Amino acid sequence: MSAAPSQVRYLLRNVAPLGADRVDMLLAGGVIEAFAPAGTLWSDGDVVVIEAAALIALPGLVDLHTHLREPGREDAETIYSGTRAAAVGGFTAVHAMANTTPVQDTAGVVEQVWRIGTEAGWADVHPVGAVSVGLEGTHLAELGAMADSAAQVRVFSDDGKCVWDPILMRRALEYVKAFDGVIAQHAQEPRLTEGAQMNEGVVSAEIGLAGWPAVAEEAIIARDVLLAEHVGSRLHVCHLSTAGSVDLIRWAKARGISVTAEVTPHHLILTDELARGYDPLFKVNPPLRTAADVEAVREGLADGTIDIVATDHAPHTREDKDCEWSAAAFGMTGLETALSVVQQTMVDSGRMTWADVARVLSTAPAQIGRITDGPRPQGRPLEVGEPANIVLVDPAAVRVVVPAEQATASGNSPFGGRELPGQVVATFLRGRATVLDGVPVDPAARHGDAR
Ligand SMILES: NC(=O)N[C@@H](CC(=O)O)C(=O)O
Ligand SMILES: [Zn+2]
Ligand SMILES: [Zn+2]
Repeated sequence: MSAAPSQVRYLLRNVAPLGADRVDMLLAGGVIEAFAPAGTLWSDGDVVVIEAAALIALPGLVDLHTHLREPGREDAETIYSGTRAAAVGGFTAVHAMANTTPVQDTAGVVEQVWRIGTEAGWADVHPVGAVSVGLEGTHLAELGAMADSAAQVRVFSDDGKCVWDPILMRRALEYVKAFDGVIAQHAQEPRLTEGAQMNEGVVSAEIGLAGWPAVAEEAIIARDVLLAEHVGSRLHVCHLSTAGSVDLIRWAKARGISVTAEVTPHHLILTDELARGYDPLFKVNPPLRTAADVEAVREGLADGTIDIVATDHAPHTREDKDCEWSAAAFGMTGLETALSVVQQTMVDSGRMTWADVARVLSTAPAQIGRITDGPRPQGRPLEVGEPANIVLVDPAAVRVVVPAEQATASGNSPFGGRELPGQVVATFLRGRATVLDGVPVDPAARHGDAR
């Protein structure tokens, strides 16, 4: 990496860290340089002052589950466009899923993704390594080489596919213990979901689409928490979506099993009723479930059973989405709406505080990905001397989502036309603004005044 360019300094005046008491905060030299009671820090001329009396400061958000599509599907998203969308959503780090072409199953491919992400400069990119060669579920990929590579991979997943073979899953769990890695499982029993198009239930029966039973997710989670207990290793459950899955995680944690779980923003707010219009924007894996499941995942997130919110940002081209339901790809975008959905479902409803939001969208995902220490720490507390990875949110703002105006290269947001609360006003990556006044700031313009 090149030497740090001389950076603009920012004075955030009257800002509320984690929604608590207001302070003045000075960002300089890539870190939080000073913290003082509101109204006591004054600019000395060469500081950009941000009047933040209406804003909340959170640690830069960390996504444990992003699909950036590069290499291979740059027509849907690139590392550049995907991380720009991340910055707009308030993220300063993303974990890039392994289901690219070629698959991220070697040190060479993960290093390439890591390097392109670093050069793009919008957010730290931490490649996820594949568990199996080619995501084929038969041979273990070179996990150790990916861990030892420049990308220092700690999260491994065949996401998009389930690591179904219990022997392979066991070996993977055993292998990653050596470097404190974690296996992130896409829990989907393949035989129980053959040809499945949506959640199995009343709606699937009424509209005649093949259903996907909750037990297909729960059976794998049950097996894997027991395997994790047996092996004494870390398991992470991707995009948990059913009430039964929440119960299983609650049980496993009470038993002392080292398991963490994520829920996506869309599973916190959308239900399978949306499939009635046969609009493939609502086709996703795992499928949107029932209102009772939505209530259960909200409760699980509020009580800490579910550790984090992860976007599962899954961009797809128009050709792959603008077709008949059964032919369409699974997946929806999410980086630019995640924080708003969490605000609406969890904060505005009184179930969580902004400090809780910082935990589920920054601190905890950074801890699971083991990126709180090392060369580019993330998910750190907002304290003097810590890296200035910060997002400023205006919680009183209301916006209508317009997919065509988003920073992602794909238009498959399920929230188009919907009004959502909250707006990311600014994002700082180690003291450099990647978003200002809600607008992305091209990192290529980093020398001199970014505006
Ligand atoms: N979530 C999805 O519906 N799709 C993801 C794969 C995945 O997360 O399982 C994708 O890569 O498109
Ligand atoms: Zn998945
Ligand atoms: Zn995914």
